[in-house]
Amino acid sequence: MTERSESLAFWPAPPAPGGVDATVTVPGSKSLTNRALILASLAAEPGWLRRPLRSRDTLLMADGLRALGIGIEETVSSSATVSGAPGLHGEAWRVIPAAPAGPAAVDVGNAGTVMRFLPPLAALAEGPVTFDGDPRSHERPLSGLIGALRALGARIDDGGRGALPLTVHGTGTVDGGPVTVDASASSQYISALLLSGARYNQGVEVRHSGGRLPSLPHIRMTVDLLRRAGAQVDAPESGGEPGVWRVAPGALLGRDLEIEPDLSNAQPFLAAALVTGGTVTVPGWPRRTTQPGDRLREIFTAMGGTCVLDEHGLTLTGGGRVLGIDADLGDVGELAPGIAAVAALAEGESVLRGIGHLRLHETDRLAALSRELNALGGEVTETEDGLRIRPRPLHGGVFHTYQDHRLATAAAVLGLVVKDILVENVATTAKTLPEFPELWPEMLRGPVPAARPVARA
Ligand SMILES: O=C(O)C1=C[C@@H](OP(=O)(O)O)[C@@H](O)[C@H](O)C1
Ligand SMILES: C=C(OP(=O)(O)O)C(=O)O
Repeated sequence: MTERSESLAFWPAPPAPGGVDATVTVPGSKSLTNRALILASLAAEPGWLRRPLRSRDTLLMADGLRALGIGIEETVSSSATVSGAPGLHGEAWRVIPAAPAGPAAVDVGNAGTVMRFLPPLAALAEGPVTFDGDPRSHERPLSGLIGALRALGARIDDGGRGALPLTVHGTGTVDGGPVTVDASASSQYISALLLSGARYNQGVEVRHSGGRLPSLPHIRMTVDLLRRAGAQVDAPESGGEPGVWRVAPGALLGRDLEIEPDLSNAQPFLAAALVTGGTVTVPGWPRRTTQPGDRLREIFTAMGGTCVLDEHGLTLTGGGRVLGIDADLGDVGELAPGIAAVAALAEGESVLRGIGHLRLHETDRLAALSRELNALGGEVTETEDGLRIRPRPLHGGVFHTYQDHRLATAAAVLGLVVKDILVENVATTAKTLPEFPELWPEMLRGPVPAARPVARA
């Protein structure tokens, strides 16, 4: 866990007056936006991202790419273009690729996607590119990726740390070819190498060797977007060798991509329906998607909700009972903090497995969740690869968030039904959902009542 700061503001989590009844429009996916930005930057022609997520993680990615000379323009409509720093407005980003070039300095914040997806692209730049970020970024795993990039021909100076800060000394090209990496600490190593691999001289063949690979849907998302950009990719799920991914060398197409809503960020809103016995609809929920958040339909159904996916989007209705769950969340680790919050409010015990790698996320999520839930009267123990949660009557208090957006949203879910929860630093939700502190009370206000006809005299 990173240092707690008592000086950060405390947000009184609003209690639910009863079953929530709301439609919540969730902004675009972080994982899709940051992959689409990388692929569009490496393309042979300009491309568009429609409804991109604008949050700390994606603005850092856009700024990092701009520092390397890539054009990313904020558009207010498809005909009018506003250049310059992106704000939280506008409907699309137009990406104008350029040969990446240093010298440049990239701030990765605490974004796994930026600290892992950008160095392989920077290896294609001519000139040095330095990477640094929040103190926690120095602790997050990177050594496997650094080793793999070196094996593919990149020169990287990391001062022997195997972590940030580091400098990539690019020469304009990367040999590429076969490489073996232990990606059990983060699936993002594999995604990172594949995303830039088409532009390496020999393409790339990435072989995972090591413990269990987490977050497989995120690797499938990478493969899917690469194929949509015209890359030739062999992957285990399409008949390839298990644990091996190949991207052939070649040009990428500039695409016009509509970014799906972030289904993992939909989680707290759906959880609100579940724990209050209400109903929440998330419009635009895709029928088919590679996002891991789609697993919420199955997980929250097992925990007592009813899910309907139709032309209105995904509607979750709570049944008045919240059930414990025994689940392997290794594929969908980013959902675990929100599931833990619901599990703490359930009727029976839950065991969340396959998520040991969460110790290396924005904070040590297993330690943070058990510590904070226990401080409110819960009974949560860490297992080797997850959490065991025995629901107990919870009481109010401060929920520390350790600069982790998903801890803040998990605390807000608790606050719906546990009085007097104070969420430390709710602004940390800006990592992927800056609108959270406004969207949450808006959800609680429910549907806007239909205007009453004005009585005639
Ligand atoms: O590739 C991605 O977009 C992500 C992959 C996962 O990372 P890990 O495999 O490190 O868990 C996930 O937890 C993260 O939120 C986003
Ligand atoms: C683990 C997460 O993020 P990152 O992309 O920084 O790894 C997350 O969003 O839950």
